[in-house]
Amino acid sequence: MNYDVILIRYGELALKGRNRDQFEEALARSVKSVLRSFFKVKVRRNYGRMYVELHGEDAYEVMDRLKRVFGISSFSPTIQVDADIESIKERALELIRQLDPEPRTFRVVTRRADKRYPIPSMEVNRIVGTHILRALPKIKVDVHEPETIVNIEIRTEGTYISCETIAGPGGLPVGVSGKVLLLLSGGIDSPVAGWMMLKRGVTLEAIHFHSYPFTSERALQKVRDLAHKLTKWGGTVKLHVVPFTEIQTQIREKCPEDYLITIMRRFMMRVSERVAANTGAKALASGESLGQVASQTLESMDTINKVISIPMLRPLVAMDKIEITDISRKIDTYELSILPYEDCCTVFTPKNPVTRPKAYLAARFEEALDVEALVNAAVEGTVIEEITSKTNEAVNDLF
Ligand SMILES: Nc1ncnc2c1ncn2[C@@H]1O[C@H](COP(=O)(O)OP(=O)(O)OP(=O)(O)O)[C@@H](O)[C@H]1O
Repeated sequence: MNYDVILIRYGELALKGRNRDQFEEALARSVKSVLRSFFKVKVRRNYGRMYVELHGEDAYEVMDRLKRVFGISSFSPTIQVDADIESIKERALELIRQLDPEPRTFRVVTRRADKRYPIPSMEVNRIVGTHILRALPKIKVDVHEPETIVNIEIRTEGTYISCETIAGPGGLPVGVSGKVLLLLSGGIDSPVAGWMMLKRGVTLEAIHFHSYPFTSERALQKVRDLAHKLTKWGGTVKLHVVPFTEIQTQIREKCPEDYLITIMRRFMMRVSERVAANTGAKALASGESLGQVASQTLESMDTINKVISIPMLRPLVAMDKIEITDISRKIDTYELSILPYEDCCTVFTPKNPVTRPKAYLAARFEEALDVEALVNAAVEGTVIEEITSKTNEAVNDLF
């Protein structure tokens, strides 16, 4: 079938006024961005609908990309037809005929946004329905749970017919919720946390603490590759790479072993808060979930958080490893995450890390360090890399 347009629905009904404008603009930006390698397509907005005019581009390739645009609730490959009832009838039949597998039941739903159209919606339903029933002897009408709905939209700008509705990823368009700085390690969890934040409409930047030569260039490349996976859902991701060796070395030399992880994390927070302020991020996000490892108890989170005032979002906090792994497979980060390269945490594992670290003790141990100078040096040495999506690479059909 040669489709003419992809009709995009985003129905967040609660959106009104300025919010709605912002939502639509951000959505249009995301749609244009994922489709930028399709030179012929045009994106058009009209009263709560968005259309991608295909002008000969392949509908299925375009739809594959749309599956990654947050804010889209569903979309339909659609044909544009002449508004007269004869052509509506014929083209609707043609469309339902080519569905594979052949539907056993259907119903016609007409929306007549153009009230000047002479035939009422119910009448259009009846005429088209009868035509399909006559032409396809095995099909039946089911108004409650049809296998296929033939959608006919009669609008001033054109008449559209579609038979398939494909679910989009939902969520909010990237960019409507402000900016968040994600602490991105090479593990399974933090890329999933980043994806969940993107789904809530944030613009994502990432920060990674790199301890060269304790951690290798390959470990850093893995983090870049993970950030790159996220760009498929969120456009460009800026990656802030923080030199962390000096901080780790000093902590190891001057602080008690059971508090190494706690103090290291407090430094990550301090540096992240400063980088967030520089880059305009209103919150940090991490891949922590409650009770997974020693550093992820409530007491530990509290002691770590005490050194910052910026909110720390933990989208995975109530999820278990199976749920998290499941998402990481779907978003295609799992295989990368399990590559066995060392992370700054893995080269820094004390035998008995404290599970319920006390903030006052951590603060006392840190007196042995020049915290301010170490943080300043790390922030100043931070290198920003722009990770952008490559437009022509194939995307898997993940959902
Ligand atoms: N080197 C790092 N750079 C940036 N963020 C980090 C780094 N190491 C840890 N983090 C952040 O701290 C969180 C908790 O780290 P921990 O090592 O306990 O990870 P985890 O539960 O294995 O998570 P992940 O799978 O994301 O590594 C991570 O999810 C990540 O957000």
